[in-house]
Amino acid sequence: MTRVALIAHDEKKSDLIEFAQAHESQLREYDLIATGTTGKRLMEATGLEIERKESGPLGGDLMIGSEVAQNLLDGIVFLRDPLRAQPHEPDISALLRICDVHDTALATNLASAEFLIEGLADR
Ligand SMILES: O=C(CO)COP(=O)(O)O
Repeated sequence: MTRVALIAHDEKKSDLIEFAQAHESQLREYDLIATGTTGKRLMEATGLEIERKESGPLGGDLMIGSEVAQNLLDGIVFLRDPLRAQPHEPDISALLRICDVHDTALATNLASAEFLIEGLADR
């Protein structure tokens, strides 16, 4: 089963919700995980079932990074806020790094997220 992680910083959560709504029928076919608040907001706004990890600042990025390290994930959409510093920047960097280590598909903006979701559909 295709397994996908969805994450967004606060300023980007509405973008991710719109993205998930636009691709809801495709995403419904996948195992979905998310950081805590992102997962809560997505489930409120869509009919998707999502396994919620901790909130990002409390270790959620690291929990998702752990799945990447175990090669459990097929793709990650992580809409970061490029204009604000985050208190858990080291955790965010660790997640991005481990995606590169394991060659896991990672989209950090909407344009690349569209490619990622198309790519998953074609598999
Ligand atoms: O901070 C985050 C990713 O770095 C996201 O965490 P939340 O989904 O809990 O807001």
